[in-house]
Amino acid sequence: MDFRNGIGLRPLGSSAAEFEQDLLSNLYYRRGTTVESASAQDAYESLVLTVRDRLAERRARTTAAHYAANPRWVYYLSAEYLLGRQLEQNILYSGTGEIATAAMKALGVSPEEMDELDIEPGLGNGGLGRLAACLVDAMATLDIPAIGYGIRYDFGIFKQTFVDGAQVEKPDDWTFQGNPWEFPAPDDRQTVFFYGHTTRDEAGRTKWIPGEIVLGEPSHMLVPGYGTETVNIVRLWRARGSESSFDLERFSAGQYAEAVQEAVRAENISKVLYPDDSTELGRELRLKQQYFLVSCSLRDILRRFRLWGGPLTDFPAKSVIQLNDTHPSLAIPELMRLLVDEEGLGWDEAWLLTQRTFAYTCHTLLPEALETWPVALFERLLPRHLEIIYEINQRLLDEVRSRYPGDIDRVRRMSLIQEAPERRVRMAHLAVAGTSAVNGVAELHSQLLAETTLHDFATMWPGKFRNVTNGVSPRRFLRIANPALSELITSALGDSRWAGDLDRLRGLERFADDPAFLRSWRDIKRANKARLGLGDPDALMDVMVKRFHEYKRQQLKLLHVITQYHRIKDNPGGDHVPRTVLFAGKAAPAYHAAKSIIRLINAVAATIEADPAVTPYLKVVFPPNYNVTLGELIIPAADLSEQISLAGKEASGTGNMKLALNGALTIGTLDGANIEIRERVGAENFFLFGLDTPAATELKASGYHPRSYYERDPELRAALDAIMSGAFGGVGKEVAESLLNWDEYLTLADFRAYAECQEAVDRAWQDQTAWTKASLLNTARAGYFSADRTVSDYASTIWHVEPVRVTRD
Ligand SMILES: [N-]=[N+]=N[C@]1([C@H](N)O)O[C@H](CO)[C@@H](O)[C@H](O)[C@H]1O
Repeated sequence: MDFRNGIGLRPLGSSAAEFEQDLLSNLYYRRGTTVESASAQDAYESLVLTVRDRLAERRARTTAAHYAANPRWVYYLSAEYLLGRQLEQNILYSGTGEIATAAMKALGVSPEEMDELDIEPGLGNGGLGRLAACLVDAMATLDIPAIGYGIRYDFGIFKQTFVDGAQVEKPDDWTFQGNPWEFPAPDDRQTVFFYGHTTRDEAGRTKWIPGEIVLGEPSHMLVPGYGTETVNIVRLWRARGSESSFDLERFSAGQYAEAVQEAVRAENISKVLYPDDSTELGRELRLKQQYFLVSCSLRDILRRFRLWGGPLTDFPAKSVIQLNDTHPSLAIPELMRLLVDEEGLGWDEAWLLTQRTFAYTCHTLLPEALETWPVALFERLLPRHLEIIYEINQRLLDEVRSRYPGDIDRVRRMSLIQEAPERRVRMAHLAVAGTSAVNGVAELHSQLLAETTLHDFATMWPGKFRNVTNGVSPRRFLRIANPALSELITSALGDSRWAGDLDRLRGLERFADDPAFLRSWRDIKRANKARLGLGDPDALMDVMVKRFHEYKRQQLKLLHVITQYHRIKDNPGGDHVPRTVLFAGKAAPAYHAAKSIIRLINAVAATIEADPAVTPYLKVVFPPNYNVTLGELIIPAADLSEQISLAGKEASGTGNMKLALNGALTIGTLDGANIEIRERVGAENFFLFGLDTPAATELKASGYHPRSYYERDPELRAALDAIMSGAFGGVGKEVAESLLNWDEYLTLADFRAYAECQEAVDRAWQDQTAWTKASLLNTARAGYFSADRTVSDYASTIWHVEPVRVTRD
């Protein structure tokens, strides 16, 4: 395949007529139907192919440019990608908005109808998965040659439904109708080994004799850049049985299940996404998924490297591999295995190449989220990798011993192997040892990583540790999600360059005291609330959207809602600020405490909804199945953004950035990226409350007695007593008891400060001009939280890569 002379194909037309012609030809020749008999699905898929072809054309030119430049590539390894719906984005990025709308009209279908048919690949749990999607979008927008590698799960994050207010999970068969956006590439399949044992040949070289062989088949989706010609890809691997995995003999003998057993076993590896966010489940299949991802991806990366034919010593110069958390950290011993066992390099040389190739992003501080795997499982599943991990550990601890003679406690703390109560491999330690850069995802998080979780490593290798604060795609979360506000911003700034250069939003500051502009700003927010249709658009829309976890403290928000309910009941004619409180988010299926909170929220919502004395002032809504698409509808409608995690627990948060970018004011703690949001939008445009990290640590260390807060705070007592008395449909007692007896995340300790801060919110809301000004300033000063800034930070401080421009012809 000669990349040099591009494609030599007649370029696709950019006129409405040419687009319509291509749409019709896709309908006739690729869908095999006619305009008269076409279904909406036919129209949708033909439209997708017509848009996709225009991006594929740019992809071909991108490939040619990258081949010619022979650059250093960024390979982003992530077990999760929350890409969201593709149609509206790809129409925007291909600049086909007008001609596509005209063609749809001609075909008699509406953009909304087509969007409804557009699937959302739910291949992720929450922030980490969406961050991966925002970053690959920004890499393409900044013309950085990059590939995102992931797993093509057959079933994505479960669909959330409510039965009697309780979360019930339904499987997410996202490709039931097929996925017209992907390009299967079975010819690039890779072979993956599992189980078995190792042997040494006479040259002392190690050979892995596998017990199971699985095939990895890739398909890729296009990742176009915004306002540029670059089109990168995400390549997702699907597990398949080998050609001989179907046992015809058994089938002929009527043993149908046995006949397909091996194939099913193989396919199970990429069957479903593990639905846990910020907690590890430690299932064997999960470790198989992780190794499957890294083995397929590294072989594909080496295959690509060989296309240029440089010596292996050039590998790090041509490839930087970013590990999105520890989920793909097996890539480190896997590259060592490929370099030492298959390529015959010496250990030291291979280790240097490996360290120079990899970088690791840590996304959490929660001990229960830091992955560790039983040594016994490694012995069975990945025997060669355990040997390599032992060797890495040996050499690491030799260095520790030489740097800190006699400090056996440090040796025990830093070892890649946890010895007791069970021998387990510490994946975060492996990730730190095997990389040249380790970063946290917000300043406080990176600081706490170096001061606590990874302190010994930060002391020994200070140069490795840095911060890269998260960011979000301004295209998806403002330009696409909030078209009305985007138009107002474009008209104010004179052009739409802000979408590719978000610091330009600063230009909005000059409208902060412009009554007419503020009115337009406020009207758009109101219209977005009306569009959402979940409450009175004139009420304050108070939004808490994120995965359910006790450290995020949805329970604190709920205690305050119950307090508001009591205040309204106690003073029905009072001057209460009407509020719609919107909760949304999923809980991991096995996370019972989080599911109890969900059930109690729905019970409280039902109680309030049934009380006419309260409904004029307070409404609680909980739309099910929160995902990227629902986020794009809710975020533009938010007035108040709830970021109330216990300080020191939320690594960064990214919903906080999306909400501030859309003009919501944040009520929050000094946690994660809240701190940087407050610094940039101005403390006066942020509602701060609660313990900071040192105070929280101090309170816990000095002995925290949640019940004492209950006893001395009448409103808090009333709220907890109401729950325990069964006032809300008799549910939630376990939530109240856990808070009174345990309250790991200091919910009761922060309650009063939170309630007082919410009173400040009510007072501020009553001055709509001042509120709208603060809302505008949040947007104007949110430029820093663009994923483009995040990627340029990674590119300049960790990846050391240069953009490669792709020309139009
Ligand atoms: N796993 N994980 N970590 C998280 C999120 N839960 O996905 O990563 C996100 C992306 O870095 C962070 O914003 C968030 O604080 C953190 O908890």
